Amino acid sequence: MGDTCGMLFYTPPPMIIDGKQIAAKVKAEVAEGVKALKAKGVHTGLTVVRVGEDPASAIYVRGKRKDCEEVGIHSDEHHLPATVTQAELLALIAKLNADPKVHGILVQLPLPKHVDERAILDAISPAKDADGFHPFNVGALSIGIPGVPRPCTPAGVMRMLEEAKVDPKGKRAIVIGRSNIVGKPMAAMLLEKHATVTIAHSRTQDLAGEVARADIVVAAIGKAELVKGDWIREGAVVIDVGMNRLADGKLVGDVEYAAAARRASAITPVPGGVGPMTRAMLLVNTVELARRTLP
Ligand SMILES: Nc1nc(=O)c2c([nH]1)NC[C@@H]1CN(c3ccc(C(=O)N[C@@H](CCC(=O)O)C(=O)O)cc3)C=[N+]21
Repeated sequence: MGDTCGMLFYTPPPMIIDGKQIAAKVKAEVAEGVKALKAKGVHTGLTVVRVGEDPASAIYVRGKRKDCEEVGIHSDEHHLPATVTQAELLALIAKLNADPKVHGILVQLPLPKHVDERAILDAISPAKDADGFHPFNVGALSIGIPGVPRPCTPAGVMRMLEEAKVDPKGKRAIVIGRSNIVGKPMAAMLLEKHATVTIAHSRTQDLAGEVARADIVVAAIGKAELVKGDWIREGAVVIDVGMNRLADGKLVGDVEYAAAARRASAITPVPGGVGPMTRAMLLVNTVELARRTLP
């Protein structure tokens, strides 16, 4: 221990927020909920609609159905050809909306270009909206109506913060990315927990400077390692929503992980971070939608 000077600036390694582990805990809770409903005669069911032959969608949907099986949720899949018309899709959704065995509906995105994605998502009954993407549920989040489904990725991030004992109250949080499925609902949820929230995006003037002020950084841009480790404030909590497949097949996040981990107090890995939590929260939404059908 000769280098006492170095020790003055020693920072402990960060807590790795393990998404797989927290997802396992969430799934055990869901399994309990599913069982309790079954005892009351309600068999929780999720229906996934998949369109076309996108290989990634096929893999994701298979994963979601396996998750359902693990927690006792009945899952169905409607696989339609890429040539399906908008009217046919809307007719299927109307049928699922009317089917009492279907508690949650998920239309796997992206949809083929000739289909109006917004019109499809709007057609899903808000009471069966497993993704929390319907405008009614988006509005409910925005004005704080409780008991409605919330977008799975930001809901998963909030659960990760809770498990890591990170209270956003009064902290500076920055959300990088402003998508309807992650960035905007993420900002709303952090605000609800009393963070001071900044939303940064591709036109933000000084991203490095904005990130450097933040106690909580949520990166949801979709560009491999765009957030540099040396932007991270000493002791900040870093949540990496990104999943970018490199040419060599490696999966990396939106944050330069190793360099960020040298400054962060807690950080999520990719893979094994937010991804598994997104999947787990879909199960939470589904069982909650089923519970809401009880008298
Ligand atoms: N209506 C709809 N809802 C969605 O929630 C939705 C969607 N459409 N379309 C596609 C995206 C993508 N998505 C993922 C969630 C978790 C992982 C996941 O668990 N990833 C693993 C890594 C898997 C790997 O190695 O490739 C992880 O991060 O550890 C991946 C992808 C949900 N999506």
